[in-house]
Amino acid sequence: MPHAAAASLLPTVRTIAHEAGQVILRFYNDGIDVATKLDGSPVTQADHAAEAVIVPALNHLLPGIPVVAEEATAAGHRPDISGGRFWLVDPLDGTKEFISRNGEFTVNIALVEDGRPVLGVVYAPATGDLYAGAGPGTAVHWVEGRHDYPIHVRPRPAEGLTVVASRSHGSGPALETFLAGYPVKERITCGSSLKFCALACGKADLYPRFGPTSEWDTAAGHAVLIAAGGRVEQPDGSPLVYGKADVLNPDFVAYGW
Ligand SMILES: Nc1ncnc2c1ncn2[C@@H]1O[C@H](COP(=O)(O)O)[C@@H](OP(=O)(O)O)[C@H]1O
Ligand SMILES: [Mg+2]
Repeated sequence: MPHAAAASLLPTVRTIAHEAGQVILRFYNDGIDVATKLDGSPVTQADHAAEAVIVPALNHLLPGIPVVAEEATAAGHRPDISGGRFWLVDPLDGTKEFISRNGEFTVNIALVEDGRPVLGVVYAPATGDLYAGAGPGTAVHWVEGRHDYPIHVRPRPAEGLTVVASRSHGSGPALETFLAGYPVKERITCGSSLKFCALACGKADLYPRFGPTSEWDTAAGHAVLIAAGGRVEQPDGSPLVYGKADVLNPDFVAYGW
């Protein structure tokens, strides 16, 4: 799919993410019912309700293109993605942030083609921030009630890098070994895929992730970062690709330059 074709889907995908976010906010404002997934991670009714908004809407937008979504996968449903084009959906990334009520949770929708994320929308309903992109030069930041603002990564700062890391999941010694090779000015923490958006907005420079994530955690933020001029690679420089059988990512590093 040419960049222009992916970009033409963006307005609808943004609307879908926004609608899912409003559903999540109802749960957020009314109280949270926490259950436990098979893997022991917390899940809420909000995850399920948001996914129930997103999946049928994507099926309607692109009939026949499979949707790999977090809650359906957890329930054992895995569509056939051998066609090379599929959606990756995390209806509520940053469940721990949702439960701790710090606002750093997001709705994530990405379109993958031949292993690469070609479109991404990341929406943080509690703050009203939405990030979207579909190909180089198309990244925007929208805040509830405002216009779109084009966003771009910043040049690598001479005075040292701002590194962004998970608020809830530590990366351990591998992260420290990696960072020893860089001039680090400051470290900030942030929940969910908003770390990619911090790079895409030019607020941070480096997001190394040495620890488990699933493909739906990263694909939308990855697409936004590419659209803003950044990149995501494995630590050895090979690309981070999507469509792996176990839906799990290897370690990766997101760069804002
Ligand atoms: N042991 C593990 N296995 C798989 N994914 C994990 C994990 N520990 C954390 N994650 C992923 O990290 C995401 C949160 O990232 P962060 O800490 O950067 O906010 C979680 O998303 P969910 O909150 O959607 O479950 C989860 O998918
Ligand atoms: Mg997630």
